[in-house]
Amino acid sequence: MMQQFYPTVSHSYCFELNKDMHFSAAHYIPADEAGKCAKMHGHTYHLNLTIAGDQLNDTGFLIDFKHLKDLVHKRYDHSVLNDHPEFSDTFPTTELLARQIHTLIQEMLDQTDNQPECLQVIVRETPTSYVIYRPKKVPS
Ligand SMILES: Nc1nc2c(c(=O)[nH]1)N=C([C@H](O)[C@H](O)COP(=O)(O)OP(=O)(O)OP(=O)(O)O)CN2
Ligand SMILES: [Zn+2]
Repeated sequence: MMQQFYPTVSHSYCFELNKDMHFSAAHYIPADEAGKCAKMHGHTYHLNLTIAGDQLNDTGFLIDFKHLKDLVHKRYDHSVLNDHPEFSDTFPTTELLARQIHTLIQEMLDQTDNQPECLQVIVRETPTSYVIYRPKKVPS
């Protein structure tokens, strides 16, 4: 279960938040390599997000847990991932979905005053398959 698996990401922030969630979606990977996954099928995707920062907002949150779930759910729950514009030129693989969820979350975090950072996104597609996405540090 995702709830029992938390790979750590090293950082020097004071606060770290983790949010688990899941959503249901269908997808297909129209590539010869994908075999049976070329046909439309569904998953209950399990996610774990790691968000960190040094500053809290006025409420004392890095970010409201609910905002994180709402953002992902409103976009992907009970949808066909291939239908989303971000997958119009690519296939909704677990890897690309993890990276896309990172983009979605970080864009929201960038609009907050306290500026937390999404350090890690884990997407579990099946009981035996998951991907970890960690953004590269941009040298300052
Ligand atoms: N690197 C990736 N490989 C595969 C992806 C992917 O997103 N990234 N996706 C698929 C399929 O979508 C499939 O739904 C998941 O595949 P798999 O883990 O092989 O599912 P099984 O239940 O058949 O696996 P078991 O080993 O029998 O548990 C395929 N590959
Ligand atoms: Zn699949």
